[in-house]
Amino acid sequence: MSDTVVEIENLTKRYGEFVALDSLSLTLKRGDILGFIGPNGAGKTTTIRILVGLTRPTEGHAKIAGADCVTDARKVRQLVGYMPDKFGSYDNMRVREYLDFFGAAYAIPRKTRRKRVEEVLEVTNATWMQDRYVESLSHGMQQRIGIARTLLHQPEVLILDEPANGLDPQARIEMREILIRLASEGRTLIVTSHILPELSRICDQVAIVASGQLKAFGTLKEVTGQLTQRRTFEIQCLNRDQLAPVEAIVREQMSDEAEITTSETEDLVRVRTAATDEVLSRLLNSIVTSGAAVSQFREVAGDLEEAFITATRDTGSVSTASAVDPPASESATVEATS
Ligand SMILES: Nc1ncnc2c1ncn2[C@@H]1O[C@H](COP(=O)(O)OP(=O)(O)OP(=O)(O)O)[C@@H](O)[C@H]1O
Repeated sequence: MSDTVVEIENLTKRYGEFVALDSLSLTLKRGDILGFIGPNGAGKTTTIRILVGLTRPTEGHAKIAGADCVTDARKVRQLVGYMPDKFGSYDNMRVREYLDFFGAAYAIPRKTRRKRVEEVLEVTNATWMQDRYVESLSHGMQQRIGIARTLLHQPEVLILDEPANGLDPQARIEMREILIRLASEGRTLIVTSHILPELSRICDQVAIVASGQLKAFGTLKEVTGQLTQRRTFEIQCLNRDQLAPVEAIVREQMSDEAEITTSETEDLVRVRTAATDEVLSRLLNSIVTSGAAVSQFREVAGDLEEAFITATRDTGSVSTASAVDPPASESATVEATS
């Protein structure tokens, strides 16, 4: 059986003369978590609406587990669970009743529905909420019930619109754990978010869209590696007294292109630079031989925010990602627009 679960090929949507989606192509495998990002009006919702059978593409096609989103829309609805960014209003409904209601809408027989509701509550760590009224739940709790709802009919693909939006740090961690668990069980996830650092912690694939076009697609490492010419390093000092001497050495050794900032609250010096490993090795050596007490010299993982800014800068012009000149060996695609 093919490992490809989501297959999007030359997907195009025009509203009259306006092109909302322009030849978008990408594939996802079972268990992938795709971070689907783009500025407002980029075409994310349009893509999602096509995937869940709510909008017809003008050209191209999209398939979920081999089922065409237009000609096989009924099957696709069984294969996809979609959580929109708005929860809706469900007055006087307890969580259990709410899930039972949606289970019935998915034609899950009454006999199995109860067990299924228990299962989805368990997967989303929400069993304790089952007797609470939906509208009495906090936003974070409602988000979890929203995910539980999308899982009722055991879909292979989950599409989650801004699941971390408005969540406090603790709720975000829980949400992250739930999403990673769902993917590890073999579901494919498409997650939109404007909270890029959060997204970069869970997604293994990233697609950046702007003006209806796919600007970059690949693993997080590939996309950030291609779009960010500079890397970020942090020099962790043992205490605040070490900050000034370490910063002085960094300023002395690095060229003007380096962006150097000192964080007194974190006791670290941060350097954003395009310097080679040789230059960085010399810097590290200088810091150590100066006797400064540093505990770590570390590279910060791929910066999705910077990649996003680069990919969507001058949206619609040729200058975007083509200026980056991706290495031929990389499998990520970075597309220029004309
Ligand atoms: N029914 C429609 N008729 C005309 N234009 C539309 C229609 N639906 C969407 N559009 C346009 O298509 C473009 C893409 O919209 P879409 O909603 O897909 O963007 P998005 O990436 O989801 O944005 P956001 O992050 O703001 O939700 C926008 O310019 C939007 O105005």
